[in-house]
Amino acid sequence: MPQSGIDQLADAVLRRCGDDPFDLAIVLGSGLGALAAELDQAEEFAYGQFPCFPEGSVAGHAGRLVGGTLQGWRVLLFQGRFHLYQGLSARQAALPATIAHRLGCPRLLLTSAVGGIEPAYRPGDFVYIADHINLLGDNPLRGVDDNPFVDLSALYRQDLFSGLLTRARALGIGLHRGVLAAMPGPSYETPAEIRMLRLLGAQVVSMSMVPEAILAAYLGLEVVGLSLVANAAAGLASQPLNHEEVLAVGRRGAEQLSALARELIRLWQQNPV
Ligand SMILES: O=P(O)(O)O[C@@H]1C[C@H](O)[C@@H](CO)O1
Ligand code: HPA
Repeated sequence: MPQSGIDQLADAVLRRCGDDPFDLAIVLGSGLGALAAELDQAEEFAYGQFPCFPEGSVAGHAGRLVGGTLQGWRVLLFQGRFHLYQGLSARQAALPATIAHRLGCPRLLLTSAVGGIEPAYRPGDFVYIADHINLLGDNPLRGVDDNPFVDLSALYRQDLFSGLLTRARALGIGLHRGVLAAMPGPSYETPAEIRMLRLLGAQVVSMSMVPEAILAAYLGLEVVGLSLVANAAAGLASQPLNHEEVLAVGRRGAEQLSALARELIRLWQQNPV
């Protein structure tokens, strides 16, 4: 999956972090950047210094790649992701998956801030992604010549959920499992769209994750999706939706995300495929 400049970034990462393969890549969603501070032996790479990263950033995304260790695993952490509403294709938005694969990561943890469609999901709760509905109007495999017909029937690894739920309950963290609908944004949805998504079987809605997940599956990475409900979706919220509130809920949830990510790593280590 060639993309100009990726070799330059990979060389820099391997030079400073050592050339053993990474165990896990993590993409942090809006407001969820704090996990980066938990990495040991952290080396930081500003996106702006490497031409493979698209220009421009979204508030709440620091625009930094951090390599380090977490619970004994070599982790590559993307503090900032790319969205179609920035004017990018799904392939461009999936860049973290391309980079993770280039650096030898066999696993990808995708996180995001989402709107809750299911009324029982409260802002501050987490959702383990069961499956997705891609309404982005694009697919990262568009234009791929080499066998693009990838099977997505088991895209998001599910067997780690019950262990994570046990830990979440012990910590008093709300954790659900649900289907994510991906909308292109950047406007939030209308109440009619949210009613439609509910009828389609979605419990949460986002503007991201799906491009990275599909490309990662194509490249053979295991994928887990973990989202933070930042707001009740349009028509269900008592106040207008806004990105500042999404970021504020993200910052409040960051500590819980760290606890869940650590437990996920532990479960992943104990349950190799
Ligand atoms: O990067 P994520 O998907 O976490 O960010 C969500 C989707 C939009 O970028 C933004 C809307 O507030 O938050
Ligand atoms: N809709 C889409 N994406 C989101 C939302 C939402 O309500 N909240 C956070 N990301």
